[in-house]
Amino acid sequence: MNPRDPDALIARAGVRGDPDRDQHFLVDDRVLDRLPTYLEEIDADASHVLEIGGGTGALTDRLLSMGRDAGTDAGDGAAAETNGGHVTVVERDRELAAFLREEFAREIEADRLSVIEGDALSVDLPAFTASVSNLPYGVSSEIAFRLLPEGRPLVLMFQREFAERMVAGPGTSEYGRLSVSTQHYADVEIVESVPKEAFSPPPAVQSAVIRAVPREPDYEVDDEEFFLRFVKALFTQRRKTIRNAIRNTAHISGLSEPDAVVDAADADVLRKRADAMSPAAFAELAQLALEVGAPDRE
Ligand SMILES: C[S@@+](CC[C@H](N)C(=O)[O-])C[C@H]1O[C@@H](n2cnc3c(N)ncnc32)[C@H](O)[C@@H]1O
Repeated sequence: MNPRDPDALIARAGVRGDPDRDQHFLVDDRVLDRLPTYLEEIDADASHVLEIGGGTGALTDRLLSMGRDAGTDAGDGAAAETNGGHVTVVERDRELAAFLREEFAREIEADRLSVIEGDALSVDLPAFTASVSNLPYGVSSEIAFRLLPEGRPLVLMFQREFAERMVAGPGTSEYGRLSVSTQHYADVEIVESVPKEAFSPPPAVQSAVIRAVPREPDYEVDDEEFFLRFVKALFTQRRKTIRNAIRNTAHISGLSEPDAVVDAADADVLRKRADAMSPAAFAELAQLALEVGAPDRE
């Protein structure tokens, strides 16, 4: 079966995307066609794909086609409904959620699609195996950090500048707390830059798609929550040496004994700035801080 036409979906839904509600619908068929392939390339388990922000369903439609064998559709759509994995779509906008339920009534009936109407930051998420989403940019960071700890492959669209910060390495101007926290959970790469014209209405900035492949980090942290809080604290003083940053940010990191950490740490590390520290170097320092710095445990 041919995929549903994105412009026709918008027309049938009778909506105009509202930028104030993070509604920028993908209308470029080539981008829509490519998004599922970024999961297929890594042989990800697509038996239950989660989509955050369904909109008018152009991407939902492509996700429903994943894993379907070509040529098994007898023409009445029956095979299409039994072949392939399950998709769950979360959509906050009541009108769009109602449209998705109507447009995809057959797929819902065949138990291939679930529509959850609600806020992706607070609804219970299903046990998904992977996610492909064109995220609402206003809450993309919060959603990413809801999904990343789940340890599933993710293909996510962000504002390009945000995506560049997620994938950045030490020593670059984009490298920061976002890079370390993201790469704590997964190997991440930008797989595609997407121009504004691919959306209706076009957003103010360029976009990019990242692929996150979950893995264990190549370092150990005993207290993940403290590690991430410590990294956040040190990057608030990214122009200062680590020595000063440890001392100046105890109110953020929760260290009761920041001077004890400075006394115990390696002199070479203390001379560095946060943006020159690899994630593994942060982890080693965080372990030391945990041992001698008496952090508050939340
Ligand atoms: C960028 S659009 C993507 C729509 C569609 N997936 C596409 O690619 O055309 C983001 C969608 O997320 C929805 N949305 C915004 N905030 C949301 C939230 N907090 N939880 C769930 N959906 C949200 C918007 O209504 C909108 O439909």
